[in-house]
Amino acid sequence: MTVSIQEVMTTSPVIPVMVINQLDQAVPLARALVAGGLKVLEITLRTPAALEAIRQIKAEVPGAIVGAGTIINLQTLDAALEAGSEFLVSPGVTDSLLTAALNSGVPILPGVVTPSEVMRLLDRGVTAMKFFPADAAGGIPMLKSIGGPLPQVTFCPTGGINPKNAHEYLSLSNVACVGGSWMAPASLVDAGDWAEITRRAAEATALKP
Ligand SMILES: O=C(O)C(=O)C[C@H](O)[C@H](O)COP(=O)(O)O
Repeated sequence: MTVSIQEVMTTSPVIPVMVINQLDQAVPLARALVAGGLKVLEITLRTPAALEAIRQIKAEVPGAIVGAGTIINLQTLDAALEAGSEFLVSPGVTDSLLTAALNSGVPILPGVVTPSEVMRLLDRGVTAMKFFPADAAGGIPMLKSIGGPLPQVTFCPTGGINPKNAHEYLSLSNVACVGGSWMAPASLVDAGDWAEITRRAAEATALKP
């Protein structure tokens, strides 16, 4: 089943950004997040286990919509597609990456910060973007400012989002969802504290303004 970028951005208010250090943590972690209501899961391609984690979660966790993050070039794009990723997220964007991603038919949230980057993507027909690194790049005031001249763009701010500021980000008219790692930090994953991860996921699910 193919998902749309709208489904990726609106199924849950928060997209958990997952770093899988050990493959055997992938499925229990995904189950814990889905149990808390977070169905759209981004697995970052930062670790050797990431691609197999995507395959296993897709096969074993019903209800999960599994995407790949940290897509930085054609190699990572091809690997993510080969693993069956249902959506793609990139920290920034290059022409070759965007062309290949758009041709693949798998939805992508390309990363941007500045109005010029936003305008280049608009020229390619893209209106859904990741705003990264959100807090470091100007956060809420920056998103409000971009929304003035460029209100047709919908963002998923990621980077420095936490339970304290997530609600304010989500209340912006040009923000559909936020991304973040706070539901599944390495400390909880390594401790196998799935109950606490489910609790944090449920709290994140309830954030919708
Ligand atoms: O790996 C990628 O592709 C990224 O773009 C980085 C992640 O989105 C951020 O690392 C999440 O940020 P935190 O919630 O502050 O941990």
